[in-house]
Amino acid sequence: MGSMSTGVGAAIAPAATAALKLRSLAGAEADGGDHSLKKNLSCPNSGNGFSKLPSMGLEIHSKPKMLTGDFGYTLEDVPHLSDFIPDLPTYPNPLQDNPAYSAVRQFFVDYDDTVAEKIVVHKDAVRGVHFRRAGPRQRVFFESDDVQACIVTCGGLCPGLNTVIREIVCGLNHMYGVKRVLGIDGGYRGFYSKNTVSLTPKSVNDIHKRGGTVLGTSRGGYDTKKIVDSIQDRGINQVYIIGGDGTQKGAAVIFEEIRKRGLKVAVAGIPKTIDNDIPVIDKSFGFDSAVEEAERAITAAHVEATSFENGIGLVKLMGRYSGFIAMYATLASRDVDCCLIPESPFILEGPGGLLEYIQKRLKENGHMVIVIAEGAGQELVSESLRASTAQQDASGNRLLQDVGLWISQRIKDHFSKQRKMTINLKYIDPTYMIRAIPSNASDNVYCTLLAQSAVHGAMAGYTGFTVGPVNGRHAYIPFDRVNEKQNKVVITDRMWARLLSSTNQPSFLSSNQTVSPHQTTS
Ligand SMILES: Nc1ncnc2c1ncn2[C@@H]1O[C@H](COP(=O)(O)OP(=O)(O)OP(=O)(O)O)[C@@H](O)[C@H]1O
Ligand SMILES: O=P(O)(O)OC[C@H]1O[C@](O)(CO)[C@@H](O)[C@@H]1O
Ligand SMILES: [Mg+2]
Repeated sequence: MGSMSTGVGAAIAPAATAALKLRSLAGAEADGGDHSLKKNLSCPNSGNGFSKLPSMGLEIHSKPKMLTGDFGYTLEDVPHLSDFIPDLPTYPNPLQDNPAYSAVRQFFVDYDDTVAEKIVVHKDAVRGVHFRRAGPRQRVFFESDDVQACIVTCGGLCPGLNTVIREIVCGLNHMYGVKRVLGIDGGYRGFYSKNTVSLTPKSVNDIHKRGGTVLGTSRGGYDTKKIVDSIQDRGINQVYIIGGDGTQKGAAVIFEEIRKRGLKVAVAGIPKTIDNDIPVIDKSFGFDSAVEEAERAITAAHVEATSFENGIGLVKLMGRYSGFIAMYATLASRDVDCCLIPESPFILEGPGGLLEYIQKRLKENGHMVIVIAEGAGQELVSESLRASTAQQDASGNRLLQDVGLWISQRIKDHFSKQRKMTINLKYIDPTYMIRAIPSNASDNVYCTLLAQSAVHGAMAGYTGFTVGPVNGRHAYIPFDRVNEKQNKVVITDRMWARLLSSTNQPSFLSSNQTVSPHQTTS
């Protein structure tokens, strides 16, 4: 296809190309480009990226694949099938003959293209961490007819799950001519306890208009051996795993087991969570849709609160460990007087406490709207109810106390005891409504890009990666990086300051509580 660029390095300036030519461990020829090792790059963990116990010749858990370059450049690369399977054949990418893409000038991603983790940098700063850019490669590691893909959805629901499923099926079929895609029924446990379902562009055609996941989902039931046995027995060679932080941890273990068995199976993770608690990526799919729905609940709370004397509208939103939904819905609405999230401790009683603030606000305004994330104030509830904090769901996530009901009661008790002010409190708990809806327009587009990036990565032989946008550009991120911590609202960040200035709520931090001064700003 004449209009498609085939030259390696065509997208970047020659000087930069010279400095950045990388040879990825054993996977150097992954896209058929010119991958000569330049002396200004070094691979701290040389070899194939996996460490060996020298005396026994045993392999242990694979090390991160790091490459370093000039001026403090680091590439945190993702594994490639050729890292542990020698002499894999490659094939021309079928997209080069696809009329839909023929007009794109630089369609194939240059082997050396990487995405910077930080884009706001001081002029003297080192170049920092980069991830491999997502997208189609010139050469692929699977022949279309040989691909047997599968898709699984795990964890809680999230708007957009069906769109991702649809776009993986259609992406594989329309872009790469892959006809065999299996749906795994009901999450990880479905690999070994249920029949699979065949997915075709026709069978998934309309599913993006529905909430939920057509494949079903579950918590718990994770069994590495049984899952990988099932992958092997069914002849599956591309596994697309859609799920949140727990799911991505499970995906990393599946990848390790597959690598250990030396199977030619690409494992691609697509991060899903309305809580937005997955690090590195800009935002998780479905988050915008969930925030939009949450805002509707806040509007209802505001209408109720303003219609009664001393009306209080209280809305509880999802957010187990991270308060992003509560923060963004509050910022979007502008009707909220107080937003409480897990990251920002608060006190109820006494000077500087929530009850004092409510009283002040009602005196000033005659009404008030409070948004509380489900994970906020959990210590207060457990202490007051003397309830155990040890209960867990099937996946090992902590089961929360109902802070919304608890705080409603505490507010009512306070004002009835005080007898100075009669309040009208309306409690709205939209819980599952914000995640059971279909995705909105922008999430639909986002889901399409995620699905296509995952497909391009797997076809190109990359494995053990999560896909996602980093500063707006889609990248392949090693599982370790998304699994090492949870994304949280940084209360020393500008976004939280914006929220405080919109609600006018106190910080609720007593003078002896401090917050870490360092943090990124947004
Ligand atoms: N550390 C882990 N190792 C292997 N598997 C895990 C791990 N944590 C969770 N899983 C499995 O991943 C699946 C989903 O996990 P979980 O229920 O925590 O949801 P999630 O993916 O975090 O999504 P969300 O929290 O957004 O609903 C479950 O089947 C669970 O057993
Ligand atoms: O009731 P379930 O399905 O376990 O899910 C509840 C949890 O799932 C999430 O929606 C994350 O997917 C959290 O916000 C919430 O705490
Ligand atoms: Mg989770």
